[in-house]
Order: sequence, then C-alpha cells, then structure tokens
Amino acid sequence: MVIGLTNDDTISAIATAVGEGGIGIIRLSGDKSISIADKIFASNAGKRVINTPSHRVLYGTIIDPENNETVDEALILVMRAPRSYTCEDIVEIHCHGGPVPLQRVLAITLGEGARLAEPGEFTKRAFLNGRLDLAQAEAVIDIIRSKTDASLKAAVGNLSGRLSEQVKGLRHAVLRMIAQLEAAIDFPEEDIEEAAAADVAELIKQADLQLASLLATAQTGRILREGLATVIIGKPNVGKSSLLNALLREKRAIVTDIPGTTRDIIEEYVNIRGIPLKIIDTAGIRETADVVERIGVERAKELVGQADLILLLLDSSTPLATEDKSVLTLLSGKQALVLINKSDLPARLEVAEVEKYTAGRQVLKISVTQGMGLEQLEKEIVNMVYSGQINQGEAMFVNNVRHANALRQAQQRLADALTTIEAGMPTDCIVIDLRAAWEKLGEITGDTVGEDIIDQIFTQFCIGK
Ligand SMILES: Nc1nc2c(c(=O)[nH]1)N(C=O)[C@@H](CNc1ccc(C(=O)N[C@@H](CCC(=O)O)C(=O)O)cc1)CN2
Ligand SMILES: Nc1nc2c(ncn2[C@@H]2O[C@H](COP(=O)(O)OP(=O)(O)OP(=O)(O)O)[C@@H](O)[C@H]2O)c(=O)[nH]1
Ligand SMILES: [Mg+2]
Repeated sequence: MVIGLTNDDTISAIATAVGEGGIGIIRLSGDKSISIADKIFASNAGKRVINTPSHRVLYGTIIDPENNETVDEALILVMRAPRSYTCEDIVEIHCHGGPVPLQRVLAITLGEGARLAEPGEFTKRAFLNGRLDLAQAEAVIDIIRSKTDASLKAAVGNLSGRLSEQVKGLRHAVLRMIAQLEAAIDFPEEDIEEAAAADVAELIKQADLQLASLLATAQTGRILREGLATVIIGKPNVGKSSLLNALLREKRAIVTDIPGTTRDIIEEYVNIRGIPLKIIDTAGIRETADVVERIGVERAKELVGQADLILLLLDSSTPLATEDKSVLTLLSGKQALVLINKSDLPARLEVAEVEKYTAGRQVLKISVTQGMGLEQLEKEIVNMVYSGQINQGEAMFVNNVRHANALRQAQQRLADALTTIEAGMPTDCIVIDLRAAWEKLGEITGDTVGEDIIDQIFTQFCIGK
C-alpha cells in the first residue's frame, strides 16, 4: 500500500465498532475538519463549529447539505491542533450507534471533501507529528487487542512510554560512547585512544546488562500479548476435551466415552489468572486406520512443535500403555506439565512410574470431572509464565516480537564492539559497531526506521484508529 505524503488531506472514518451500539463516532482529522463539520451540523443553541474553542462539545443535528434532510441527532467534539490525538484539527461526530446513521454521516463528510482514512492513519499521523513514538503507537493496538487485565496493563505501560524511555536512555548512552571515542581520535597520543576504548568497554558491559534485563521480559511479554500457545495431548479418551471445557468453564468440546471423539483441533482463548492461554484440544494420539482421525493425529503432532506449553494427559485408571509412551516422547525439548487424570478412579498408575518418562517435568494428579487439582494446575501455569520475574505488578514487559528482535540485534552489535576493542582494532571500527547498535535501538522508537516498516505496522490497525 502506498500512503506516502498525504498529510494535507482531511481524513474521516467511523471510529467505533461496526454493528449496533449506544452511540457511534465518526472522526475527522486535518485542516478541513472544522469547516466540514460546520457545514453539516446545526447546533440547537445556534452556535457554529468554526467558532467553538478546543475541547468543547456542541449539541444539535447532522443535516445532509445535498437536500437539507436531518440525518441524526448528534454531539460534536472539537479538538484543535496541536492539542489533539493527531496534533491536527479533529472533530468527532457522536451520533446514534447504528450502521446506517454512521455510514450516512461518513458519506456526507466524504461528500464535503474528506478522504476515507487508511487503516491506522489517525495513529500514524500521531506518530508522524511526534505525539507518539513508534513503540507507543504499537501499544495503542496492543491495548485494543489485549486479552486479559495483565496484557492491558503491559500495553498501557508501553503507551505511557515506559519502554521508550529505557530505549532512549540506552541510545543516549551509546551516543555518548561514540562521542568519547571520536574525541579521542583527534588526539595524537595513542594512549588516549586506548584509555577511551577501555572506558567504553566498561560502559558497553553496563548497557548489555540493561539490554539483558529488558530481553528477560520478552518471553512473558509476548505471552501477555499473543497468549500462551497451550496444546492438550494424550491418547484417546484420557479426558482432553473435558479439561478444555473445565478450563473454559463451558461445554465447548464434545465429550463422550468413545475413544476418538475429537477429530479436528479446537482452539479457544481462556484467561488463567490474568494470563491469556490460547488453548488447543487435539485428537487423541494413536495408530488408526481411520483416515479422518489419522489426519487429526498428524495435526496434533505438528501443533506440539509450535506450542509454548504442553499439557499431557494420562489416565490414572489404566497402566501406562504403549500409546502413552509414544505421546511422552513428543515432550522432548518442550515445556510441559504431565497430568494424571481420572484420579478419582481406583489407581492403576502412580506418579513414580510416570516420572521415569518425564525427564524431571512436573507430574500432577487431577480429576477433571471432580474438579480435583485444577486449581494447582492453574497455579503451576502461572508460575511457569512468570518464573524468575519478580515484582510482576510493576514490571515493564517487552511484549512485541519486533522490539525484542531489535533489542537482540543491538545487543549483538554491542558485543561486536566489545570484541573489536578487545582485539585492539582501530577506534573507527568500534564506532561502526556502536553506530549499528544505536540504529537498531532507534528502530524500536521509530527514529531510524524505513517507511516500509512504518506502513506495515499501521496497516495492521483497524480503520478509524
Ligand atoms: N472520544 C474519544 N475517546 C478516546 C480517544 C479519542 O480520540 N476520542 N482516544 C484516542 O483514540 C483515546 C484518548 N486519547 C487522546 C489523546 C489525546 C487527546 C488530546 O486531545 N490531547 C490534547 C489535549 C490535552 C489536554 O487538554 O489536557 C493534547 O495532548 O494536547 C485526546 C484523546 C481514548 N479515548
Ligand atoms: N472418572 C473420570 N472420568 C473422566 C474424567 N475426565 C474425563 N472423564 C471421562 O472420560 C471420557 C472421555 O473424555 P473426553 O474428554 O472426551 O476425552 P478425550 O481425551 O477428549 O478423548 P478423545 O477426543 O476421544 O481423544 C468421558 O466419558 C469423560 O466423562 C475424570 O477426571 N474422571
Ligand atoms: Mg476429545
């Protein structure tokens, strides 16, 4: 998509969700917002939009200028540049929240010279006009898409600039290192350059610590944003679908006592104590001649490869079968909890026996139908996600893969600079590595990032945001 330099246009879009709602909002941004609104709005008190100060509301009706027809009753909110979300003149038209009035009012604004906004264009303007940096703009979409209170909290922290501040601090530190080295180059004495390089080596180590502690939050941050990809596996009839239903607290998947009930995968989001789980119920894993079931089994095995967490179910009422052992081999290299289900029934399978095959992974006894052990299961999941992250309430999370990658690359560049120093290479070479680190960090805040990446980020937004 080409957006290019379209900042002169006045843009318009429906800002609220489609469908019926109490009220709905059409938002205009740009130089002509106020004059367009003035033309299509009649205030009950006889006031004019063009004379309305910033952050004031008028009450009246929207009139179609084509035929002077009254379209809807509305409130008009005026926010004048630069005191607005986009730093441009903004007018919001609050009308009744139905698709027909909203589309009609939108069409009227377009008829008066506004252009339909591209996805994310309001927030893109906020970024281009310097109200938000790129990481903050990305936090806006994370807020909209947040899945739990904890995800929301992480995103709101990023909108307020918590991550940006740290990144800016790091960039500043790298810039100071470059300045120190460049100043030393100008001295004829060799030992001044060497001393500067030794100072910078220390500073790099400090910056690396800060980067490492930021990156340590990335795994949890990604989970808060995208959900913990959790796959339930096990041989047929162990209670996988029952567990999904119990965690969801609704009867989502079909449960029967017939092995091979679940054929296709079922995917749902569930909120486990603030952690969003993308939970996937799979077909029971076994050798089978049934073509449909076999495809289901193959897909279950594939999903294991992509999962963050595996919940492997066994049946307490039967000894370990060959099928169980083959399912257990799938755990290799994965984070997993092993659950011995149906522990309400007479036990034929003990924890100690199972532990022979689980390579130190935790084994819990549960009964889905009796609700036994489910609380502990939820606690263990939370522990796994937050492990090592103390003080999570106030913590800042790198919740975005793009940011984590840029941080990792910056860290690599700093490591390169350190190697360069230790090899006694010329100061110019150190500066090249440091500059690369500085640029990588700038990609997070959008200070050093190409238009293609910017476009790619904002086109993921919804229209009207
Ligand atoms: N109706 C409505 N609700 C909304 C938004 C909106 O645009 N419209 N927002 C966005 O989508 C969010 C709020 N974001 C906003 C950010 C800045 C300004 C603003 O006018 N800022 C000025 C004025 C500050 C002041 O007077 O204190 C400024 O910063 O200069 C408004 C909303 C969430 N709720
Ligand atoms: N006694 C007892 N029965 C259970 C328990 N959990 C599930 N069941 C029963 O076990 C049977 C199979 O449950 P499902 O949830 O359909 O098992 P599944 O693993 O999804 O089975 P497939 O989809 O066929 O692979 C049902 O009759 C459940 O009611 C439990 O904790 N105790
Ligand atoms: Mg099932």
